[in-house]
Amino acid sequence: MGLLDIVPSGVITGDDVRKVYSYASKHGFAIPAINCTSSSTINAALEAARDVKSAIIIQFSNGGAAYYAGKGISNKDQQASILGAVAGAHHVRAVAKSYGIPVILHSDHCAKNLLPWFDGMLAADEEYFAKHGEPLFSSHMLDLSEESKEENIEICVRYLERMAKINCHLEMEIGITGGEEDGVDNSDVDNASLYTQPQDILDIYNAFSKITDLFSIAAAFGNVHGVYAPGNVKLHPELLGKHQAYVKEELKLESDKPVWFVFHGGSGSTEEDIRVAVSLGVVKMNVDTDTQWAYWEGIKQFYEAKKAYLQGQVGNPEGENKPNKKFYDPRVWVREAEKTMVTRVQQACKDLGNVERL
Ligand SMILES: O=C(CO)COP(=O)(O)O
Ligand SMILES: O=C[C@H](O)COP(=O)(O)O
Ligand SMILES: [Zn+2]
Ligand SMILES: [Zn+2]
Repeated sequence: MGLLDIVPSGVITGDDVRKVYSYASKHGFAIPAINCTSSSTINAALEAARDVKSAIIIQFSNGGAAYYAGKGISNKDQQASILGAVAGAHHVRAVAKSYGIPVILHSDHCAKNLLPWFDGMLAADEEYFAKHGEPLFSSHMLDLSEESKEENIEICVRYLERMAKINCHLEMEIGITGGEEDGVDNSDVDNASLYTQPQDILDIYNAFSKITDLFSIAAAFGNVHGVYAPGNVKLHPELLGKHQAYVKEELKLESDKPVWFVFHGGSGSTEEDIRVAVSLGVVKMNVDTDTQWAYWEGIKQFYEAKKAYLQGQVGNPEGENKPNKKFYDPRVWVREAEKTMVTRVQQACKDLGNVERL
């Protein structure tokens, strides 16, 4: 039995998301969530997952969504980020089924000052639900980790009540992800806030599970966005095991892994840290920086290999009147970027055990 025996291909929502995360947790694997900023990067992520025969998560950051809409559009009042997220979601919905894999459609970090972005996406979900009986997106992330725990939980609960009505999943963050996100530099936050405490997880679990089980927690265990010099990041994925045990014991639950965890800052992480995190209930791992690099690397390699064909429209080593159109056509060099991105997404799938799961 595999994923396609329990959910359909294409974008999945509600109970199907529940089934996929339960299945992943039970079978000890996780699904990569790839930050996408264009139809090209979305297609590369889908192609990669199809070819390793598993599911994928496509997500848009606030800036990524604005970029999708077009840098020429003003982002006043989050208009470009809302428009781009909706446009990207429709692109994913239009093509996902053709790849024959389950796809979770998600939006990334949303801090308090970006709540108008969240409101805009949620309005689009509600509108889509009224027509189709499901939300446009499978899930969204709220990142109120910079606020107090009480305020974080209170705002999340308010949104979760609204999201539960349309079967939309919520990912929340507690403890701070280091490095940079949405241009906010968290590289010098104090060390303790990079590691979430078991009581925080219990408080969230208690408050959220009264409303729905369609939620996941990005608990900080030293995670950092971006890739830095080796040894710079100290991950403690074993903390996730403490959280699971604490929730199980306090609430007298059957399951050893009652919580669905999300691993932020997947780029540059060791296979061993990823393996431990997944064994302790991580069902989703975000990857952005490494797939950005992979995309660029394809172009870099192409340029280096074909440099003499890329200096003018006409004239190359084969003759001064030879045309170079088939080298500078974006479909040629952007495709090279897609191919190297596909390889990196497949590496993430392998690290997470997300292969041959259909
Ligand atoms: O967590 C992420 C997006 O939310 C991705 O982090 P990286 O860029 O470190 O892979
Ligand atoms: O927050 C982390 C993600 O890598 C998003 O990055 P971004 O805001 O540069 O798109
Ligand atoms: Zn954060
Ligand atoms: Zn993140």
